[in-house]
Amino acid sequence: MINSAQFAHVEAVIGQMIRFDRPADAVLSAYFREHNKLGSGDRHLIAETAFAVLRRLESLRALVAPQKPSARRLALVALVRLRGANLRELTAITNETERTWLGEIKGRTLPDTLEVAAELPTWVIERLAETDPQAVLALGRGLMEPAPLDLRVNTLKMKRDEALLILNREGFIAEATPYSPWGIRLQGKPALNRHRLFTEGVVEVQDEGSQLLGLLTGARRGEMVVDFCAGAGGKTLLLGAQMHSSGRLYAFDVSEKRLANFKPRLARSGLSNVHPQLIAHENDTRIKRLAGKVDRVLVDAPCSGLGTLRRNPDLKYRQSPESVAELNTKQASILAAAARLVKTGGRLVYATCSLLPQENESIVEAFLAAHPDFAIVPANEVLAEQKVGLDTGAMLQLKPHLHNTDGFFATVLVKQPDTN
Ligand SMILES: C[S@@+](CC[C@H](N)C(=O)[O-])C[C@H]1O[C@@H](n2cnc3c(N)ncnc32)[C@H](O)[C@@H]1O
Repeated sequence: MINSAQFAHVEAVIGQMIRFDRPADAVLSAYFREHNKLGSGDRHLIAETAFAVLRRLESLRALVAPQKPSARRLALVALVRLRGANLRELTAITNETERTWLGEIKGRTLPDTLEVAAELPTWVIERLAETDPQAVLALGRGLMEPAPLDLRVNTLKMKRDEALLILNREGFIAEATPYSPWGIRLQGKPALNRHRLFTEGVVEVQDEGSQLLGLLTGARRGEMVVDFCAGAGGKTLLLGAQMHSSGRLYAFDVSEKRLANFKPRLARSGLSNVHPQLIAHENDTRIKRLAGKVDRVLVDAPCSGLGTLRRNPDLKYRQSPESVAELNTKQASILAAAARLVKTGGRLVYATCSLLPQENESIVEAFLAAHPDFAIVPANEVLAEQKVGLDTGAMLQLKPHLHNTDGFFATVLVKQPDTN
């Protein structure tokens, strides 16, 4: 099941993760860099166990209570309750007192609360759009499922059908994604970073939901387009391909590190129309010269990331009502700054990977109240025009349990002619 050396690693990693002062995946990569002799089997076991603890932390804390939820106790209870370990298998890593305690925990009933059943903290449940407990539960369960591995085909280099054929011929189990015309869903989590389709820029790893945000932006050949919060450029690459590498595509971000991570991806993609630009903040004077000139602006805003809990279960503990309130101020300010760039008739897309109306509809509603020259273009109509059979209403709302994508929100806005 698990030996004492492996358990010591699990305990150490969980101990660092539950401080919630760094992203869990950053904790894990740093730990593996420090312990570079660990084999792939050990790494897999450590990662799986630590992430299982984060995913089921509400239940595990409830089981451990009234004792303090130390890393050791959480790891032991996870082995017993989540991985079905029997006490004999844990002899080498526990003392007798712990085994007696675990024996009692094994049969303990979980408290009947929505927090435990949905594995979501109270503050998140209180802020979701879902108010019916069954709906919260369905969402919470969806967020506990593993995320599929989705790819986007760079159609400047290859058609999706051809990429599918290559992957399936080589033994991958790959199928077209249901909504995105460029998406491929792979079964399992095969490592692809040395595969020629990846190294030659034919495919990029990208959740299908992210790809749909590109569809809503709808960039075209020859246009002037801005990806305002480009980060490591996942969506920039998609927009560049939509533009057939023509026109001008600006990729702004305030993070030098993220833009640096974009560089190799950009090189692989073969795009020649992209201009990455580090900005100090959303009102940076370098942006001003683009005011009123841009055809399409995508604002993939910094957000709580709660829509990505399948991949980042720690976010529900790293975010808080206070951090979300701070993000709201930023989101509103970025959207207002981005709007200044849009030309009359141009499109502004506001998107997040959050599930909270406070970061989504509320931001758009406040923006519209202050900017009567912008109007909503219904997202369902934009998608229907592009033959995507997905109707979540005028604002796009993707949910893991309904769409098998990360949770995403997006609104398409158009700048109307000045009537003054
Ligand atoms: C959701 S992420 C973007 C992900 C990216 N679009 C992608 O597809 O990979 C949000 C990004 O906004 C950036 N950001 C934060 N504040 C910003 C600001 N004031 N102006 C522009 N970008 C900002 C962050 O550095 C982060 O990279």
